[in-house]
Amino acid sequence: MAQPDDAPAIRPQGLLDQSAAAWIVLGVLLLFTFSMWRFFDAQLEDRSHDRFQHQVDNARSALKNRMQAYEQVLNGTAGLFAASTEVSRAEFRRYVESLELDEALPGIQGTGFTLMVPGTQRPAHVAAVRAEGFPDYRIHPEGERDTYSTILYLEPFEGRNLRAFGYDMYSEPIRREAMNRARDTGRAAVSGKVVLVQETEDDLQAGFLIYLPVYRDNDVDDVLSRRALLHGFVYSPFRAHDLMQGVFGNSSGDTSRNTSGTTTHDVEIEVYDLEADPRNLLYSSRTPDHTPRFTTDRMVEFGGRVWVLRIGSSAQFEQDVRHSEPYLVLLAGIVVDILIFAVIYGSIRHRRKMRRSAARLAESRDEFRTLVENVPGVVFRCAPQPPWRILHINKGILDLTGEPPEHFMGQAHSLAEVIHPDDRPRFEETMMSSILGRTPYEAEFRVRSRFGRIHWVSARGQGVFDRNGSARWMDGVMLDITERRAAEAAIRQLAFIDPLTQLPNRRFLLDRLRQALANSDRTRLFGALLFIDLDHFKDVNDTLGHEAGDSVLTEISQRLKHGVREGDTVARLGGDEFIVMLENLGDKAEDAVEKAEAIAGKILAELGEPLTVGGHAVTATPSIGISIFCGQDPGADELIQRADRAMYRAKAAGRNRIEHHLAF
Ligand SMILES: Nc1nc2c(ncn2[C@@H]2O[C@H](COP(=O)(O)OP(=O)(O)OP(=O)(O)O)[C@@H](O)[C@H]2O)c(=O)[nH]1
Repeated sequence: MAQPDDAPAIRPQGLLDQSAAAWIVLGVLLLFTFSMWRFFDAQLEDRSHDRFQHQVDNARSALKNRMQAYEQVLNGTAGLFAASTEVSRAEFRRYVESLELDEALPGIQGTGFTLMVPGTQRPAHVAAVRAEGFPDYRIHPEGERDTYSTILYLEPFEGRNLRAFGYDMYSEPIRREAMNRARDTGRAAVSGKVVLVQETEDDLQAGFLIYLPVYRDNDVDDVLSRRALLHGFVYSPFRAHDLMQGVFGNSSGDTSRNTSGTTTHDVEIEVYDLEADPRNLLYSSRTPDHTPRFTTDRMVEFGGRVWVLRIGSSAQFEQDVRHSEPYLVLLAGIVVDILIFAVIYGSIRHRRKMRRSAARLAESRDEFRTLVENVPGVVFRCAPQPPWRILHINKGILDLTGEPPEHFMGQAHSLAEVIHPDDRPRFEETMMSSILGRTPYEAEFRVRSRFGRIHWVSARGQGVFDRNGSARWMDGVMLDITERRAAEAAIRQLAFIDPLTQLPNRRFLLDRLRQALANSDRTRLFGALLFIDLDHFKDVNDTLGHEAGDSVLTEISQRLKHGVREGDTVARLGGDEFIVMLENLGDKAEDAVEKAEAIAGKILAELGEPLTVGGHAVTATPSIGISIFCGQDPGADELIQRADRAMYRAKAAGRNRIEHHLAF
């Protein structure tokens, strides 16, 4: 059946492109997600770094402030000596105690005064101090030197500090360098890294000292006068670790703020003298095995000395600033990206499936169309009412009608037009009955071609109905059964017609007779059988030959047919035996007998007329036996036998005569 080819074509390249587009979208989304993650991460990293820098600044300020505070203490102590160069040990102690340094500035090891003693005055000086109540006093280390400095006062004068009493700091190069610097500048000077004499084997720490010069006269304007008038130094020794702990707090566990306000758990601090060399390390709060994420070096200049603060972020700090938001953004982003990708990819796959299905459908439709076109016969679909307008029809109709399918689908012809007019009512009745009963239909009818040929067709099919039960159309297949019909007719002919005379044979007669008996039973009208046997027919065969005998039989048949009415039956039982069946002979037996006799008489007369066969005149008189019937009894076979017996009686009585079956 011809239909427009509207099936969508598959474009594999296009689908491939769409798949690639989905992957590209995923790539772009992932790129965007990673960018967002990096952006947030960088933002938080900056904030963390700012916070770290803030802590670094705090630490540096704290150290600087603390050192300035110590300088202030020394300035005050130096002022004590400026007021009176003869400061007694008791005055010094009272003064230092009044400062309450333990409370105000924890970490200071002590506050002291070291007196410069020329080598020549050493014995007198030692004697004077011993006389003061320190009989073991001596300047140490021992040795002859031009100038000594001796720690005369050191408060608190107890514990470790007692070990420093009498110590000549000037004899030690690092201290001497700071002392000379303080002496020449008149300002506080911080020493390099030393080990304080207070140190014991226990808890050995690096140390340093701050010196502030004390002159015998306040009028010291230049280096020479300062050197000439130097009296001694007020100073403070520091155990570096203890001091820094006071400034920075205990970074390993103390999460509170220290006295300087630094949040000590955020940073780890190393303090170096001059440069970041392990040999110069003054202090370290570094945690072993921890590599800080942020590190920075800061210089602190104080008392003519530069310290390097190497500050790193602590593990605690890094723990605090570790934010999960960027990772959540990353994770959520990836999930959303994958979801979007899944939706796009799924949609593409779905479209691909749909296209494949459509292609398969189109393919199978084409195959079906080919199948329908190639089916022997006519496949059609028509409107469900006369004149059965054709909706679809295959090319088989061309063979039947000589018209191409287009003429039918273009509505130039309807189905009714090609059906033989005699068959149309039967066809329409069949179709309407199928529609009403919603049952399959089957009809045989004749179709006329445009060339006048008649084809017998068998149509089978059924209607297609909508939800309301109304027929939408009728589908069907027509097969050309012309040959079958002819074959059937031939078979029927052979089965029921005597081939020589073309009269119904015995089987046909029996069928007709039974039908007649049934009719008679219903109508109660009489009928009769005339059993006719030709007299001495054998002689014809014997004298003129079998063919001549056939001709005689044929001629006799014609005469018999002409001798009866249209509705009466003339049959040949075989040989030279014939039966004439008469119906509707009235409702009285006498009348029926009379009429049967009249017809038998007429036959007797007609057959008695000579006929010419092969130039020979032949006379074939008959002997006729009559049996009358009304209703089913006694049955077809018995009726024939009765007529036969009557016929034999006619033979016996001399032939060429009529006899009745005696009993009725
Ligand atoms: N030519 C021809 N002869 C046939 C045919 N069928 C039967 N016969 C012959 O018809 C003859 C019938 O003979 P019967 O009816 O027995 O005897 P009859 O000679 O007619 O004599 P009666 O019937 O006693 O008067 C036989 O010789 C058959 O061979 C046929 O189809 N054609």
